[in-house]
Amino acid sequence: MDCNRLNVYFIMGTVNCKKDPLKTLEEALQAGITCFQLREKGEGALIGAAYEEFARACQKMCQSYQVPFIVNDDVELALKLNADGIHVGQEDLALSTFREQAKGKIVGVSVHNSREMKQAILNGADYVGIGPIYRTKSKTDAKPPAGLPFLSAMRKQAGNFPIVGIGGITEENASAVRSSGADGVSVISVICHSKDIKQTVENLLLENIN
Ligand SMILES: Nc1nc(C(F)(F)F)ncc1COP(=O)(O)OP(=O)(O)O
Ligand SMILES: [Mg+2]
Repeated sequence: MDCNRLNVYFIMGTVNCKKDPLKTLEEALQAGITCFQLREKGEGALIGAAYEEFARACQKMCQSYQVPFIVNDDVELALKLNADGIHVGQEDLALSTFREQAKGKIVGVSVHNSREMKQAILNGADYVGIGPIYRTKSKTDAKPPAGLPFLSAMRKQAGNFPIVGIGGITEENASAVRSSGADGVSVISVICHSKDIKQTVENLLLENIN
């Protein structure tokens, strides 16, 4: 996977948005997010036909901006929609169980220590999500913040394997996450709650990537 794709990796579900989620996604795509993950979970999340319809609408929008459409957790839906990728955590379906069916798709894995990262790479992950770097409000069952030194240590072990930082990342701390070894930053609230999504994404983007 081209690690530049991880530059600004927007993650969103309907429960994260104050305004119309599709309008939020459109504005984020227009502003230049480089990857999108549909993470529809939590109190009030869409289910069934409404969930699939929303997922298809997000996928269509990403396609029109040539931005990868990644589905969180739901391998079955990702395969059904022929999504560009799937993201799984340690409690989700193990990558080894679906890597065959997901040939050609981007697969990301959340990791919290070097053993998990090693295993993800061995299992054929295309990138790993490392965090939460800072305290996050977007994930009720998040682990305690791991911090930048942890991220740097994981970068040392990973060589140039694609790594995206996640958890409490804002316009203010994004560059510190990058300089600690992340190829990109993954965000939810900073975009979902932004009054000026265009400006927010621009502030997050690492410009002049080769
Ligand atoms: N969804 C995620 N996306 C990333 C990404 F790398 F894409 F930034 N990293 C980490 C997570 C967290 O994944 P997980 O631990 O399964 O929890 P949840 O399913 O609640 O998100
Ligand atoms: Mg998960």
